[in-house]
Amino acid sequence: MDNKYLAKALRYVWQKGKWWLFLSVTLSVVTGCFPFLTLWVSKELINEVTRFIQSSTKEYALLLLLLVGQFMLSILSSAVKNIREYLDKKMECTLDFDVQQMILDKTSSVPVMYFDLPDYHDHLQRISGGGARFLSPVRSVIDMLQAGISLFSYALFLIVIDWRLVILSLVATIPIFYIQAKFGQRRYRLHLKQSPVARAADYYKYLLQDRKSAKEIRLFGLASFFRERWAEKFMQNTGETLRLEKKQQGSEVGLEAFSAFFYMGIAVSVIWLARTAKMNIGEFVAIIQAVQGAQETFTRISMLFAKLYEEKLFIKDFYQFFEREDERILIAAGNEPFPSTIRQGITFNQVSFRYVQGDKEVLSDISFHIHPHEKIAIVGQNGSGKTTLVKCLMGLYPPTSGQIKIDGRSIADIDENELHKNITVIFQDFIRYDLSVRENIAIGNIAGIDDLDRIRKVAELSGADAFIRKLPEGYETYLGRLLADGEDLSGGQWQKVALSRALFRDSQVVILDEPTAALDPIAEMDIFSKFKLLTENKIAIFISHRMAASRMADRIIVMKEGKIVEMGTHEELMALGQEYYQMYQMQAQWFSSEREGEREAVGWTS
Ligand SMILES: Nc1ncnc2c1ncn2[C@@H]1O[C@H](COP(=O)(O)OP(=O)(O)OP(=O)(O)O)[C@@H](O)[C@H]1O
Repeated sequence: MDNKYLAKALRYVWQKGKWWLFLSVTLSVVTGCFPFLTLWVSKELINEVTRFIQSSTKEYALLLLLLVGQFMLSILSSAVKNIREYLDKKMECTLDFDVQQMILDKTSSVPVMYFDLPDYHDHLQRISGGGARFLSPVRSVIDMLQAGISLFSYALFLIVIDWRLVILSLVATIPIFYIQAKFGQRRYRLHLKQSPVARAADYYKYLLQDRKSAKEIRLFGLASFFRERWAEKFMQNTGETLRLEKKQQGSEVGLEAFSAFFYMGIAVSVIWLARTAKMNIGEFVAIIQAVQGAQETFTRISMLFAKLYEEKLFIKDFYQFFEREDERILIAAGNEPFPSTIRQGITFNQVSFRYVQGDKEVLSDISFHIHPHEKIAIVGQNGSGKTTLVKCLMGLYPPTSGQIKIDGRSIADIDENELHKNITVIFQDFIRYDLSVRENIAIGNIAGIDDLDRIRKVAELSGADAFIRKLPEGYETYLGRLLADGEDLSGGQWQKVALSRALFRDSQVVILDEPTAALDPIAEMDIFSKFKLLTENKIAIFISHRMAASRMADRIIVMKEGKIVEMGTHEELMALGQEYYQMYQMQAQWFSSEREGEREAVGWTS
């Protein structure tokens, strides 16, 4: 099963870097032969030096040749090593870019509902590691090939002397192999277990480092509170990692003693062989080196196997992230077009909705119809389900039961891009991008990023143009301070930018989910009346806690605990004297007679 993913990774690396794989394998085969050549040259060299010292002959041509050979081998071996390191780094960068791109493609296209699942975030955290982690198992396989060739050449050398030397050298490394594999598995399991804790530690660290939280951290004196939380999570993971490391190192001490014991046995056997068989000093040294080399290489292969095991699990986890499908989150991929002009309207038919991890219905049996060009206000207490209703209409969260239709066509059947092109929402937590003002408005329709005339026009309509003109570089002024020394806007100014963004999109349905909350009541009323004019030929839905604004709507929907409790015009609902009436009256009291001017401006009449 894991091998299936490893084969997939190998195919992928082959696809991305045929030359890298070819050169890497070739250089590994060459490197694999070096130990044998080095062994042979040093054996001949020692014999030649002995002969040169012991005899009176001045014949040193062969000696020089062998010295040059040894020199060339060490130069060649270091050159091959450095070339491989460079090639690996290059390939790592290529994969890094590609793998990160794959992850970004996935994270920007999964259903929004995935972001509500902690398990999704844990998985994402586990697979982050870039190209290096992806290349690593492929490297391990190639390194194993190289070690295999070296081992084969050592074994060949020893078999010629005595086959039992090969068996003895290999037996000593079997326990090492076992321990490495066992701890590789444990390390990976620990890594799986630790990712939620690591994510929590990252979150506390982020709060202590981010610009947005910097103010509150200081004002509420939260630095040590969050530092302690971060330290607790950090130390929890570090403690577990160190405990496992201690166990592994402890086991390895015992094993090394076992290997050393075997090595002693081998040394005794070689000395015995040297006494019985006729052996010169060069051969004796070469056998010792070959035994040691075979043992080291076999230990290396064991470690590579254990490493590969761990890496295979990573690769499996990586691919499973892309195959991830939560049966609770199955969004039908519709392919029908959005009506070019809405003629019948939008219908909610017995729509109920429950969040994946939630235990109660957030929307319950919602039914209503919006006519073309109608202006709808949705009001209701916090948590009554207003935003959720909008998210369902946008197709971001499919209803648990019931249907939402546009001109009789279920939104589940409409192509997602078409849907988002024709329905624009500005949510209360809209993003304040660290981009220029022009770009911040053009976000509404990125294809028109260079259409400054239209950008200016929508900014005039939303009332943003007046303050944008006063900025140091007008529409090109950079907003934010993360990437450059830009300008800061007030909350209300940001909301005007967001409103411009909605108008710039020019879709058939425009929804404002309280993006005007930071505006003063007069500015908000001004925007709503403009908004009504601007959306004359569109369906407009606005959610606002300011009851006076809802008066401008053709119809008001009152929500309570996930249900529609009242629906009608301002006058009808006031006459009803229930939920809406109470909410309206309660807010009216906030406008004291001392603020009569404001009261009049926002149109309060009880
Ligand atoms: N992603 C989510 N996962 C689980 N529950 C959620 C999620 N988002 C909202 N809820 C819950 O759904 C309920 C309705 O939330 P919603 O945001 O729709 O209310 P709202 O009427 O827009 O509130 P407000 O006026 O405060 O903006 C709340 O109880 C909230 O806790």
